[in-house]
Amino acid sequence: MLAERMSQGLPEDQPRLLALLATGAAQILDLAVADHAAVDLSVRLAKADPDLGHLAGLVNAILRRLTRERNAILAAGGDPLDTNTPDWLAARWRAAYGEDAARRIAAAHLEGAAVDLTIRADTAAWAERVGGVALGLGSVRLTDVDAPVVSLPGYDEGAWWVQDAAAALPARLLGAVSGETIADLCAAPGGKTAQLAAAGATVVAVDRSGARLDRLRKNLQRLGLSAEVRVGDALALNEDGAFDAVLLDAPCSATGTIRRHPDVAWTKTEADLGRLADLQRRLLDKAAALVKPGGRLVYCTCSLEPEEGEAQADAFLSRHPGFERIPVTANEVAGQTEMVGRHGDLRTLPCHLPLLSSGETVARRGGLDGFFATRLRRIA
Ligand SMILES: C[S@@+](CC[C@H](N)C(=O)[O-])C[C@H]1O[C@@H](n2cnc3c(N)ncnc32)[C@H](O)[C@@H]1O
Repeated sequence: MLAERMSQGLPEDQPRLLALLATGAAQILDLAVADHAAVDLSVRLAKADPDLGHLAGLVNAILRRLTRERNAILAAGGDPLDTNTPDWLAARWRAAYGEDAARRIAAAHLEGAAVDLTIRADTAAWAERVGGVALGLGSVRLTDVDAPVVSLPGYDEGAWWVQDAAAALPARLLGAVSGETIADLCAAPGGKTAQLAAAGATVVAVDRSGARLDRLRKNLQRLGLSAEVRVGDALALNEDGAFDAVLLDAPCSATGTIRRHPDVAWTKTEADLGRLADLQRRLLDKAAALVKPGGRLVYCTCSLEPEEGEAQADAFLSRHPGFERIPVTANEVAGQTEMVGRHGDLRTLPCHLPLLSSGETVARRGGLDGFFATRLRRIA
């Protein structure tokens, strides 16, 4: 779009010029910045840069042209799968989910994310108190996405915590956990640890990041919950068969969270996937060893990439004949069977759960984080 408006195209040897023009264009086309302020800022930045000073007039001309042509540019739009998605991700989502779903995923990324709460008890009553819609999935979606959550009723007393509705599903797949001892591997900042502790489990929360575990401790403290918190590499755990259940929320490409972290689409590369899939495989094998016979293992990632989800689960079952899948039922996803994938694994997409309402109350945003989860049982 910028290149089309420059007679000689974008100069390839001026990356800072491109960054400056792209920033100015985003302010003019997408953000609520006054035109004159956007143009003026970019021109001043160009003048202040010894390599770009002589191009300040060009910056001024191009950005002013954008302000004049804004309506035509926005009307021309284009499908976000073509205009707002790296080619390699668009190709993967087409292959994994089909053309239509890939387009809906890319469109959902432009909508932004809702704010969902996981409620400790009495979801319907809290939905009313905080001004939200009770999703059948067990979470409450706030109707006002801009509400400062710390000032909502129930924050100080720890009645709920912020957690995307999809992110809350994997821990629920463990079912009744009261009285069980559960290893939460890769636990920080602790949304799933809180769910398990609130449901009455004794939780061993392991993460290799001390800083993220500090957040987990603070979160649990506000909620009046406790867990045994361990800083360290989950791969080094040496307690084979000690746990009734293991939850492994493995590190991943996080392409399921692009609605809230748009940078993920542009900073991750295909090479990251191979490295992460290898770590996930090793963590899964460790998790399997920790589960006692008859116990359950839930593996999940906030990724849209099959290598980090479906393929990882299939490969695990080939390596571990002593485990079987326990398929997710329609009831567990409030009848939204589009969230149950091949073989009964959980597969949520950002385009699932479009706008919702309950009576008079309408949530301003639909959608979910993209999550994968498989539930396994150790049979031998
Ligand atoms: C997806 S996040 C976990 C989110 C968390 N389960 C929650 O619900 O709030 C992944 C976590 O894995 C941790 N991690 C990565 N590799 C690890 C390893 N080898 N052992 C333990 N933790 C690890 C990271 O520090 C990060 O906190």
